[in-house]
Amino acid sequence: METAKRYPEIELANVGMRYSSDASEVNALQEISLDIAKGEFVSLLGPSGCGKTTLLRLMADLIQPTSGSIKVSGKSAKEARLARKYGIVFQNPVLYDWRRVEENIALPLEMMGVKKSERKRKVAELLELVRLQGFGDKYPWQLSGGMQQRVAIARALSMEPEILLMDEPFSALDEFTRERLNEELLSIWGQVNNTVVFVTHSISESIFLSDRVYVLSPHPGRLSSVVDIPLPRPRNRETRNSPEFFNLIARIRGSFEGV
Ligand SMILES: Nc1ncnc2c1ncn2[C@@H]1O[C@H](COP(=O)(O)OP(=O)(O)OP(=O)(O)O)[C@@H](O)[C@H]1O
Repeated sequence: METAKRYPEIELANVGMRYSSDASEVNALQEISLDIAKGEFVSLLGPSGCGKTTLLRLMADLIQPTSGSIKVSGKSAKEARLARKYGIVFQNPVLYDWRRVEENIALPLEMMGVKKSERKRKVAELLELVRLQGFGDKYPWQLSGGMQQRVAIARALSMEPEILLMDEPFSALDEFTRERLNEELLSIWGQVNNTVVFVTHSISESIFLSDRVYVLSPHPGRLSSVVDIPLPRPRNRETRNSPEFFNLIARIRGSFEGV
């Protein structure tokens, strides 16, 4: 298990990203180097504009870096994308209102030509995984924001991606729902065992979820520190109330001073 955990799944070496247009040029990221091992849960944490989303989009091969290299399981990010290694969850669930929950979840399977009986089986499994049994025949607008985001997570997991990329998935939710979904996400991750890269600007959320937190600072976006989170798992409410949790919050908050 330990060996599997150490296998480098995502490797970034000196990655830089400049957005250029006729009118302006933004140096969004500079000299980002990091390694994420297979099966790890890591967060990208930082204030608005420090390049977190850019970094996630680079890993997903939705955009390409202006310098440096990105490898996923030893291959290019493009090859990883074409091999459907990624599942992506965005800040807004991006569900189709005219499709029932089960049809939203099944969409990637449908697009891949998976046959109906298999789709049905898989969707039932996913509904159970995100604890939405009994809601498959509802429409997205009949669900709460937290439930909609769980549908988006189920859809992202439908193709069994090795890597789950999540861009502030819970930031639009109230704190109670967010904390509950944090625990549910860890339970899902415990069952699925994939690699998760999670973008957030919440210090406590990043600590609660992650094995390691990459702290970014803005203008240009750089890695300002890397903090290992040795809190035991499973994590729950007690974790949030532990002195170790508060110490980590203080430590990461300290790393933002002067930013
Ligand atoms: N398509 C784009 N064209 C030009 N500049 C961009 C583009 N996308 C992002 N930027 C700029 O790059 C920088 C990093 O943006 P990015 O969205 O990656 O940051 P972020 O940390 O995810 O911010 P937030 O937390 O507000 O979502 C910002 O200065 C932003 O204005």
